[in-house]
Amino acid sequence: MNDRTQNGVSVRLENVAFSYGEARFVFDAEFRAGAITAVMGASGSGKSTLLNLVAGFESPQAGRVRIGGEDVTALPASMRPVSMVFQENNLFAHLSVEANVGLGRSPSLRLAAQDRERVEAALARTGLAGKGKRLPRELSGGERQRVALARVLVRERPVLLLDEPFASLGPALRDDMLDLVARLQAERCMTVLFVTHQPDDARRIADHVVFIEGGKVAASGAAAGFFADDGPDVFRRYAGTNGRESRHVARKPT
Ligand SMILES: Nc1ncnc2c1ncn2[C@@H]1O[C@H](COP(=O)(O)OP(=O)(O)OP(=O)(O)O)[C@@H](O)[C@H]1O
Repeated sequence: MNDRTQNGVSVRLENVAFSYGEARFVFDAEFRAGAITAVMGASGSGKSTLLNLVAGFESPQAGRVRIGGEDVTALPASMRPVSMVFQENNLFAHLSVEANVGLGRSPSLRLAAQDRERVEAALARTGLAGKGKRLPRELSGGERQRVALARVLVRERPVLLLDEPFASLGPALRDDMLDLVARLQAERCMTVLFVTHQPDDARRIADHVVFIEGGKVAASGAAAGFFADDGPDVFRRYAGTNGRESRHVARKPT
């Protein structure tokens, strides 16, 4: 592990402008190095778009994306120091678990002995020891997301983007997975941007919260203050219209 990884790297969007037709976005935000930031906001507000701009799956029309101070705006996704896990379809259905993880070391799957050791270690670390020969369809939904996290580990990139990765899992399993993410993040000092609709998930693992509304950052701050009764109005309005789970959060002591 190099110094960069140990210290973490910041992620900065400097007046990043982008549009999908009528939907316009201007993001100006800094995500703390070596911390977990929950990215929250109503459906369609632009959370996935923000992650796609950091990952390099979309290119800004104006503004800069910096990772660890370095301008990565012109770098293709494959060159950015970033891994991403989506809600589903993270794995190749026809490849074994170990091959899916091995892709994180070598896209052509030409793996040296040391790479294979890293894959084995990552499978063990994510609770998948002994399951390397299986196909994704022979795993549970939670196990498939563990495979995606094992691949993140072998890639050894300092930034991890999580786009609602556990949204389709039940609450107990979701908590297990969140705790696993928190442990892996702490071990690697990764900078994590975590899109979630669940305030409880954000409270469980996030240090900071960035709230998106209408394609812009409408509020941001430390997680504890964010979910308190005197948190940002814009978040409280959102939470107030988002049902039981959010009201439950509002009642919790901070
Ligand atoms: N590939 C695309 N082409 C055209 N419009 C898009 C595309 N992707 C997203 N949009 C639009 O951009 C807006 C923001 O979408 P985005 O997926 O970033 O929102 P989100 O906050 O992640 O939503 P959700 O919580 O529902 O996942 C939406 O109006 C959406 O319809």
